[in-house]
Amino acid sequence: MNPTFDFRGHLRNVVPRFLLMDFRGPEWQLSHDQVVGVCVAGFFFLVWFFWEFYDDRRYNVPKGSLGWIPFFGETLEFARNPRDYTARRFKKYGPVFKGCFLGLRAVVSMDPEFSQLRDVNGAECFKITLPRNLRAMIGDTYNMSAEQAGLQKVLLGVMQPETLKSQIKEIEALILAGLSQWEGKTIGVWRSCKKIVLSISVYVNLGHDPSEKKIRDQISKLVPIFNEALVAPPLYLPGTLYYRGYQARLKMESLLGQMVKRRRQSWSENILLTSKDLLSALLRYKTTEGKELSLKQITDVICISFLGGQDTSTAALSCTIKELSKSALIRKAVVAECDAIEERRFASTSLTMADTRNMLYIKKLFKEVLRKHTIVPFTQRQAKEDVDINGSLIPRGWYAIAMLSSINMNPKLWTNPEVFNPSRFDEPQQAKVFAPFGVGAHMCPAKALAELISSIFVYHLLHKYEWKVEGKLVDEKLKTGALLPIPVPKEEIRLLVRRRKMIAKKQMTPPSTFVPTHR
Ligand code: HEM
Repeated sequence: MNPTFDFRGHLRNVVPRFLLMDFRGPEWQLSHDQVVGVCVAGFFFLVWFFWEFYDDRRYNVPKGSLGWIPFFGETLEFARNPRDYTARRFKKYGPVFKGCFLGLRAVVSMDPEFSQLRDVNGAECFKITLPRNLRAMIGDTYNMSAEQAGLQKVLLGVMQPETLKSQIKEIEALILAGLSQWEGKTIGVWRSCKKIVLSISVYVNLGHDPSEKKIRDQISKLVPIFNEALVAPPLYLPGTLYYRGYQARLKMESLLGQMVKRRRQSWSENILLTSKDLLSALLRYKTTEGKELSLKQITDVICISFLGGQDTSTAALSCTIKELSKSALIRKAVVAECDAIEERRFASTSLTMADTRNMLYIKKLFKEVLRKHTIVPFTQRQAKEDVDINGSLIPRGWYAIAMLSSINMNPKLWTNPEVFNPSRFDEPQQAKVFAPFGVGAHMCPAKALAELISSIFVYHLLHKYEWKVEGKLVDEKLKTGALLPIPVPKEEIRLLVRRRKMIAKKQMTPPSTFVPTHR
């Protein structure tokens, strides 16, 4: 090779022309030595790449396959149907195995103990890694910052049963208002449930001060646009879903800015201190350095709350309606419980927390929906260092994926897992086996709220209304987002809803154990 060859100068010349696809001129013609040099460098690069990519051979990681195609690995097979994928791998390798998805190497587990140990004992060795496009949308205040634990306490405080006690009346009113829109009409289940869930999320996050109604209405319109963008390809070009979502986030920030200013200027200290909504709680929050949160940080947390609560709760309600539509026996048991509670309440005032505590069968129904449909099918964490979980090594940088959907359908843990049977929850479940809201540091802060929404919704739907399914009861597909995939019906399930003809009220208690037969 010519020792005086100016390699940098050559690059400066050829790179811009390469980008313009201009391959004319003698500089593109490589000498024999140069061709050999490029081939040798390419060979060493490939050896290094495969060595790095398949470096698990150097460690004692669980058995499995990273796929033959570097980067893609087993992505297609996993994305097509995560449950089938894990079932096949389970047969071959057991409950813990390795895989590779879009270049991310992971240890996948269907063992309930694994996810418990990962999130409880090893929590500080793992982090939640969000893709860059998602971080641009929801920011990194919640998941990335040192404030995560403090902010999670704020969310927990807003959504804990004690706080919800004083909000149950409004939550019930919002559900009743939503359901009254269904009366005498054919409705699309997903869309109609989503409206109800959105109204409750807006109330829980932003409160119900009448003077802020206009701003809240504007934010309500932006939330669905923002949420859709989170599952869209990250193309920041005018007209794309991602672009519209990002613009919605910016508008939301400016509207929240108006609310923050109003509250700080015109709300008395007492109102700000006693308000139960998330925005007020964030305004009261002091960071570890004793500072107030900035508007961007407040928007980040409100956005993550909207994101966490929308599709999850909608999917739970939609799957509940589907299961109730399938089984007359389960419907009858729920109606019996509603009628019995209603009789005791004399249908006078709003529901109380004590009333919801008596909704024992409805609670089991909710749990069974969360088991059979696993609203959040899997959760991921990235190892900050080499971590050993029960003898399975997760090397630094690898992901640990807990397949909640496979745990929930494991015949060794559940009798007849394919059968929808709320009475299986007559016996208390071990938290280790059944954890639909996760465990440990990143457990869902809205468990109590999600349960409350479901209980009140099912109670009023079955006590006041009857319905007929128009068309088919379609199955769900996973709406894969950048964060959590959610089961969404393949097409809208349509219901014709009418007021229930009040039959003579009978004191009936639901049967304690039965295996329903589907109609
Ligand atoms: C049926 C309804 C719901 C289910 C099944 C559910 C499930 C979950 C699960 C499994 C996680 C943990 C994810 C992980 O470990 O990576 C989670 C996290 C979260 N959920 Fe929920 N959720 C529901 C409703 C809600 C609602 C209504 C809200 C808010 C209003 C909410 C807000 C959040 C937030 C903010 C997180 C992140 C917690 C953290 O990373 O510290 N969820 N949820």
